[in-house]
Amino acid sequence: MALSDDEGSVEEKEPPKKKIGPVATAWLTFYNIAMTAGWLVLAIAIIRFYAEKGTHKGLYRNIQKTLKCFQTFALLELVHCALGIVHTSVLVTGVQVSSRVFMVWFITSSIKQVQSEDSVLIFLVVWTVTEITRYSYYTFKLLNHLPYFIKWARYNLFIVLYPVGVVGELLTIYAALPHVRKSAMYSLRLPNKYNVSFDYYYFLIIAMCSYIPLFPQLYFHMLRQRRRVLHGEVIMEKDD
Ligand SMILES: CCCCCCCCCCCCC/C=C/C(=O)SCCNC(=O)CCNC(=O)[C@H](O)C(C)(C)COP(=O)(O)OP(=O)(O)OC[C@H]1O[C@@H](n2cnc3c(N)ncnc32)[C@H](O)[C@@H]1OP(=O)(O)O
Repeated sequence: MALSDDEGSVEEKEPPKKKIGPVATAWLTFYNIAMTAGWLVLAIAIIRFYAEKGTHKGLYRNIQKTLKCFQTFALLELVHCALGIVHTSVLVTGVQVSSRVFMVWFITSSIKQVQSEDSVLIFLVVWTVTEITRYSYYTFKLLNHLPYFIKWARYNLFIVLYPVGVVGELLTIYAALPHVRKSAMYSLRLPNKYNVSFDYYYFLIIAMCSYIPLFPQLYFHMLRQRRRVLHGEVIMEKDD
């Protein structure tokens, strides 16, 4: 499966972008400020927990309400793309956001035995750094006061953080597998009145395998955005 913005031919002139109205700008500014604040609250909670307890065991339980809240709100980004108030692909955003929401609700919050894994700490820290940078970038850009170091961080940190985050996520799903198999959670076995069977264990294996084709596309998308924003290359991308 190829995510559809994946064209990447370099042209001389960027086509003019549709300007968004004042209501959309006000909403996006509010949204990005709220999301920056939410992820900052998470960062502070992680640092405080670690400073007080000296371990990450119990951290997830402590922060999960805030994490669920702000990561779930990110589904609004799909609405933003669909309405055309942000110039980005619904498909690329959809894969990114839904995989995160899935990690939070259907893996880490559902399977308590994995919550103390080191891999959970890895993706939590990586997501937090990424999102503080990303939402503050959008906020300052909308306010027309974008400090260069935030722009630099937005389009450089992902080079390392994206693969590290993915490793954290994959290790967490892997650690969840034996618990899912044992409990048969979210699975539907035959016979049942719907005559349908679903095995969450195999679903998770397929989800892990789907990172192989999907992640490189997200990563190369970000590398193209980096070339466009930091080096001024104009990259024509096919619309969804
Ligand atoms: C259902 C089960 C599924 C399971 C299986 C799934 C498999 C999935 C495989 C992949 C898994 C990925 C997992 C993710 C892990 C991590 O996140 S690890 C942590 C590191 N992560 C990152 O660094 C994330 C990088 N990715 C992103 O930033 C985005 O998610 C993105 C969608 C890829 C970004 O793309 P895009 O929005 O196109 O780039 P930008 O350059 O930021 O923005 C483009 C233009 O749009 C404007 N814009 C976007 N959002 C906003 C906003 N909220 N407010 C205002 N404006 C916005 C932005 O300013 C740009 O505008 P222009 O420059 O004017 O074009």
